[in-house]
Amino acid sequence: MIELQGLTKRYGDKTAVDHLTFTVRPGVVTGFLGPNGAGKSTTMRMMLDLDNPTAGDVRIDGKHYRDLNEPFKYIGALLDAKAIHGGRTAYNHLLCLAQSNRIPASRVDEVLETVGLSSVAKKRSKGFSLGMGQRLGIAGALLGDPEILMFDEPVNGLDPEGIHWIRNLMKDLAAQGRTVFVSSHLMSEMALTAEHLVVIGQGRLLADTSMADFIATNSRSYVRVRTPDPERLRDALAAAQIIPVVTGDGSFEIEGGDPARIGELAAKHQLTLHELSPQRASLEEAFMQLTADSVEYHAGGHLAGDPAGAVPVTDPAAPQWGAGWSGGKDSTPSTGKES
Ligand SMILES: Nc1ncnc2c1ncn2[C@@H]1O[C@H](COP(=O)(O)OP(=O)(O)OP(=O)(O)O)[C@@H](O)[C@H]1O
Repeated sequence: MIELQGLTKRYGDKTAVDHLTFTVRPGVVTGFLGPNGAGKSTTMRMMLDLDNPTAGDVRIDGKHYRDLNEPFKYIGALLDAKAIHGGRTAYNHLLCLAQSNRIPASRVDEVLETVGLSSVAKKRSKGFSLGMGQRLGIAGALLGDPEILMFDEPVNGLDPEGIHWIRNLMKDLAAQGRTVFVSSHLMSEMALTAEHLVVIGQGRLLADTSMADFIATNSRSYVRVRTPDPERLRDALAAAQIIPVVTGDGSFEIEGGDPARIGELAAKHQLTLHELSPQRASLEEAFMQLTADSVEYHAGGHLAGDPAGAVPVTDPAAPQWGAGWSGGKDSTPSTGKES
């Protein structure tokens, strides 16, 4: 378990992390979500005692990180600290970590196997692809067999196979009863991975909720209807106590409507329909709406609240890999724990 109490970090005038209080519990993947610059990495660094808080406190299983006897055995992390020595082989990199943390060398082969790098164990990591580097960083995090794991944007820049692998690994680790805390700036990724969500914007806590509640609250569903005879459709709907919202392009949106019922109603009144489609606002859109006021740098165009941003219903979680994957940071892998 990780407990944050009033955690705050200021850099001069800039408040990067602003009185964060929340708890990361074991047995589930907790997603740590926020737009670029929200303070995720800074928070994670303070959790690992790599940065000093200006105020507040982080406890790992009730203790400060610095008071943990063998921290590697409590908490493993994949951060963004570019600290892997590229001249070392994967095996030697992990062996150095193991030796400096009093972990048996036999564990190196185990974690290489877990992350699928056994066949390249004797290769220097500077020749590794981004995905292999991420796997090596994750192997480092797993080395001490810790109960708590922390991953900062672990899927950034990975191909679909790598993303799928990391997602399943995180879920498996949580299913083993471990505490898994993973940051992302993409709601669509979290929707597929996390059971619990902590959302921050400009360092402040915006939401601390189960994924199921977030979906229930934010995935507005409605039916879009278009007809060449809107007056008659409106009357027919009104007679059935259905009040549509008329949009700018003349189509109707019926909040929580049942497409079958609306289609049958139209047929009964011999009304021609040009569209009858169930829609669901995407979770990505809900996230953007939640954080709209706290995004540091806006691109042109609208951020949220625009019905045009809704997506047709295919999958409630609306995974949109590739779309919008912007890789906001250099993902050079590291455990961030090398001395
Ligand atoms: N060493 C530093 N000195 C000054 N400002 C900093 C420092 N580190 C971070 N910041 C600022 O603190 C804020 C939070 O940064 P942080 O990297 O924690 O955000 P993030 O949520 O991890 O974002 P990203 O997804 O872009 O990495 C940003 O405005 C950043 O510019």
